[in-house]
Amino acid sequence: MDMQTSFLDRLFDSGLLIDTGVDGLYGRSGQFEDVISAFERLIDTFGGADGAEAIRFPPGMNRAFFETSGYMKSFPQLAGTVHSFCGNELDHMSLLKCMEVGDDWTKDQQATDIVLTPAACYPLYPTVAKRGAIPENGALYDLQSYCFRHEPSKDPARQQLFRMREYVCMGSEKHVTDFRQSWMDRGVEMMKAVGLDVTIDVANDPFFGRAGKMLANNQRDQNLKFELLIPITSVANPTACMSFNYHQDAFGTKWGLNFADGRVVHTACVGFGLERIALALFHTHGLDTKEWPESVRKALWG
Ligand SMILES: Nc1ncnc2c1ncn2[C@@H]1O[C@H](COP(=O)(O)OP(=O)(O)OP(=O)(O)O)[C@@H](O)[C@H]1O
Ligand SMILES: [Zn+2]
Repeated sequence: MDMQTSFLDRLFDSGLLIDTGVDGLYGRSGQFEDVISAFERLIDTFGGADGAEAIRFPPGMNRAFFETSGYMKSFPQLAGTVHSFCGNELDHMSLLKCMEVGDDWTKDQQATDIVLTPAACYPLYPTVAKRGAIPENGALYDLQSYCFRHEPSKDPARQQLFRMREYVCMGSEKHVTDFRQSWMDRGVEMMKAVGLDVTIDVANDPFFGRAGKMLANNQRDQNLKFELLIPITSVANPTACMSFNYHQDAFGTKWGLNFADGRVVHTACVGFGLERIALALFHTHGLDTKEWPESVRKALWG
């Protein structure tokens, strides 16, 4: 049995994660959720004084905005769309017949106006663009959402529905790159406070296909994405638990995010993978929070 499977089994056995029969789709126990809540409060203590505007979107977003985002160009393999039955009574009868005989009943489902959110910040850009100009001294947002990615796996750190806490910064190049650097420093400090071993490294997104390879190389060469890595299922291949992304003016241009005089804003976002951080804590300190080192418990629960 490989390392990933055995950690997942231990999580199931302890009840921290609850098997649903689908890889990457799990229930969470009260104890697991307590860790996520405590870690989010720790995030608040580090970021709270920055004056970010808190916004919570549900885990589905406007399909039109999703289309504009270009997600299907870069990550078609990860997207999840919401489809529904939109037929009449006759269609309903053939649907039930289809299910009864074990045929594919999903092929007549119609696309709705909703797509599952792939990253917490996706619904934000069109929302902010609609409000008008960005102030000269920038804008800062605090987001959290369940996100969907179609990447079924036995690795408990790679789920299909997981939560991302994000800060998103808009403003001048200097403003948003300073923001990103300050969160890289804070990320290291926070993880140290909860007894986790971290490294930071340059990274790239899993862009689809042969053309995607070029996008990935470009992202890497320009240092547009960094990740904070913590060993969960492997010491040799630690898991990305935070990411620090600088989009240059790409999102500003795409969404029409401008200063009052028309200059396009730059954007950056910092994401915490909340399940991965909880899993790193359980992996490092054991499956029972009562047994965790006193300093770690103090950092999380005071
Ligand atoms: N499938 C997943 N399950 C759990 N957490 C995830 C998953 N994908 C991403 N995350 C978390 O969300 C954060 C922000 O997402 P981001 O798009 O930067 O991830 P990513 O670079 O695609 O991750 P990976 O390279 O591991 O697939 C990641 O740093 C990670 O902590
Ligand atoms: Zn983001």
